[in-house]
Amino acid sequence: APHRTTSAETAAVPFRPGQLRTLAGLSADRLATGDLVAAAKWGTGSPIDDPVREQQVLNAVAEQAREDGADPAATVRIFRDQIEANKDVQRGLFRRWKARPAEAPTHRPDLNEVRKKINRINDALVRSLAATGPERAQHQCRGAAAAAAAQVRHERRLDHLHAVALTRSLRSVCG
Ligand SMILES: O=C(O)C(=O)C[C@]1(C(=O)O)C=C[C@@H](O)C=C1
Repeated sequence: APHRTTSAETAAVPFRPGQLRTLAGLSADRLATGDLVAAAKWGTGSPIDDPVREQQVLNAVAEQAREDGADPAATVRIFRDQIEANKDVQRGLFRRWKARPAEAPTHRPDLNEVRKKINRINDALVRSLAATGPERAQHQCRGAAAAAAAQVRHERRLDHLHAVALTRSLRSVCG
């Protein structure tokens, strides 16, 4: 029988760059909490690294991924990057505040309150990972993710520290 081209063979999977833009925006929201966490820890002797809290975050997002229909293993991999990027921001700020004490925060946020905010952003991020599943598997992902990060950097006037961390936070989103 003659081969007929079916629509399934020719129809391109639609690629929605706005979905990755949302994801990059949420990553930037999460990174902005690094400033609050750093201010909460500055001058208290509390270490930037808290492996117990990290494991709680990873367990919670894996569970949330199962509920939302995102791949739990990929979600955990992406959140490891989110956490590393958050620590890069905190370390960068600590360096800055040591070098220029006048720039150090004068108000200390409550770390538990900041973590509640992080939890809410984590939920939104997992939903966004579920929503971007198709985009993240497509070959356009890398270019679109880089463009989304550049757009967020520009719109939010991110400094170098936060811009580099944003790229770091998105390292594993494609593929
Ligand atoms: O909650 C903290 O103490 C943070 O520093 C935030 C965060 C995170 O990104 O979720 C980052 C580093 C810590 O090791 C634990 C968690």
